[in-house]
Amino acid sequence: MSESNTKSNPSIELTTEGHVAILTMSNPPANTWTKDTLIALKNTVNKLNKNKNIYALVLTGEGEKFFSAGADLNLFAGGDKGVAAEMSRVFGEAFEALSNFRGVSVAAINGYAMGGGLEVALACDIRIAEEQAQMALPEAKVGLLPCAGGTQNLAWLVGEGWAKRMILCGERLKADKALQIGLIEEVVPQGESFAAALKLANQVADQSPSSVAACKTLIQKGRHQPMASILPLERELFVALFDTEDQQEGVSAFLEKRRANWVNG
Ligand SMILES: C/C=C/C(=O)SCCNC(=O)CCNC(=O)[C@H](O)C(C)(C)COP(=O)(O)OP(=O)(O)OC[C@H]1O[C@@H](n2cnc3c(N)ncnc32)[C@H](O)[C@@H]1OP(=O)(O)O
Repeated sequence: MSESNTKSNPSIELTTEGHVAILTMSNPPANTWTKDTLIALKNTVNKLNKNKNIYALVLTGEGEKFFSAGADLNLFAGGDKGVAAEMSRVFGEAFEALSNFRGVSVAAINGYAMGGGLEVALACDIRIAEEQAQMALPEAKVGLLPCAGGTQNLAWLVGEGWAKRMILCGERLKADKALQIGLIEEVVPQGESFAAALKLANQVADQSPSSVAACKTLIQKGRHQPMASILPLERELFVALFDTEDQQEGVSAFLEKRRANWVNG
């Protein structure tokens, strides 16, 4: 059961279970993004990064129908460029904070994940979707474009061809197709994404948080830098782990045939 339950903002609920933080996008009816919810997400993730007891997070949507339908389109009805600039800035800051979360982030896609609602899942490390969930980046249908990392993250994950089908042709995918193309890593029955995501997030607690953070940095940097610059960094971070208590603890625990007690540092 939850160890704590604080509302960091009316639209992003934070609870914790052991070493896992649970973030619920809660903005009925479609869990859409507003400036306030995006700022709340950024602040919540930044706060979690400072909490040494948190190793993983699960992100899900309130209710049964929507993970998130993306930006609240009411905000763009006035054609205001200032609003567009402000929203793209807060989208970028929030999802960048999520990408840079020190631990492992798992999206439990419990329904529609559309536009910025799919982009937030793309900013997570792992995606688990329910069989009835549908995913799309339909921004072009409403005269917009995915400005929260979607054009890059989707193409990176599924390749340019499928990214173009989804973004340029507006193709909406069901969970089984999303699994087939590598957009998500697992499909589960309706109502089971949260439990599956929590189970995976709990597995992270068996891993050294210091190792996880270093490995995530390497994998993410590898997207943007040539292997020739990442391989020296891989060796550097391997050696740097020997400055952490977690390294000592991990090897000692193995040799002493006991469970490791990580300190996250
Ligand atoms: C950088 C980021 C940019 C963006 O994210 S742009 C936004 C991209 N997202 C979209 O374009 C998705 C828009 N929504 C839809 O296409 C549909 O929804 C669905 C296909 C996901 C589901 O359709 P159905 O089952 O018919 O539900 P419903 O009646 O459309 O939605 C329930 C209520 O939710 C509101 N709603 C849904 N999405 C949004 C949204 N993105 N912004 C504002 N409101 C939204 C609706 O209007 C409605 O409300 P009411 O019950 O009052 O009629």
